[in-house]
Amino acid sequence: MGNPASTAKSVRKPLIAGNWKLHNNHFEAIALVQKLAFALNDADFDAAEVVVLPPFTSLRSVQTLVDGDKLKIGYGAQDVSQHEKGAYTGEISGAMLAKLGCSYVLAGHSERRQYHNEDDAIVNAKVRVAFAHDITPILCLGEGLDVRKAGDQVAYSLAQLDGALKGVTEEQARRLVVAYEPVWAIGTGEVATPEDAQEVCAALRARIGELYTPETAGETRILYGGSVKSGNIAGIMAQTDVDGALVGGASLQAEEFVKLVRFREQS
Ligand SMILES: O=C[C@H](O)COP(=O)(O)O
Repeated sequence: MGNPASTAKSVRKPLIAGNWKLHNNHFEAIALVQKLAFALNDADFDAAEVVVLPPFTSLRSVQTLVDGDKLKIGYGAQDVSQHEKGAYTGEISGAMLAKLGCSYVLAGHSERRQYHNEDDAIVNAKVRVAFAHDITPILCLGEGLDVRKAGDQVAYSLAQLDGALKGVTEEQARRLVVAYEPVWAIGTGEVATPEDAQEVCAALRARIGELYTPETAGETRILYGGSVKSGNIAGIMAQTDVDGALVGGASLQAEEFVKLVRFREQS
């Protein structure tokens, strides 16, 4: 059965987000953003929205650079506390990120789920905190290798989506970004085929259409993540329901990330 929401790809601006993970102190962050700005700030570059997600300690430096030089680069954080304030040592609140001008925050990255025991309820709380502070959550989800081998990747990813969107309103869902990241493809060099990515991304969009409306599903941007590089992004982006990429390793080298972002210009 066709998915009417899939027809609206042209209205969704591609989003390429670089998740730096545990890399780059604030000096290195400044150097990397300056290189990206130099290569991406030409007046007519409008092919994609480019976002960097540095560690918390680099956010202030990135904010100063982006605001001061009016760079066409967005930025956000890799995580947010589910709590607003209080005795939560080491946590960073949504209000703090909003004050730093963050436009985006990851919620439910598989490394948070795996190493910090974040379940769907916590991820849901983080998604809601982000919206409450007018920050767009990039909701990360995706199956591990055992689930993929069993052929249950669609059901597994949809269950994570349902869990993360409890209590999220229609108006909020329109601003949502979802990142489908099969865990077995993260940092492994093992990229999902474009068809693998499309299968799950199409199912996610159809479910958003059921939970909300087909119009909302048509506006939601769905990214693919997992070993995306300049050499494989074109095939992934050609898929109807893939609107961008969440990039880890390849976002740490300016030259490679710029090549990836400008993939349409490659012959
Ligand atoms: O957040 C990014 C993803 O985990 C992908 O990382 P990767 O591009 O290094 O595989």
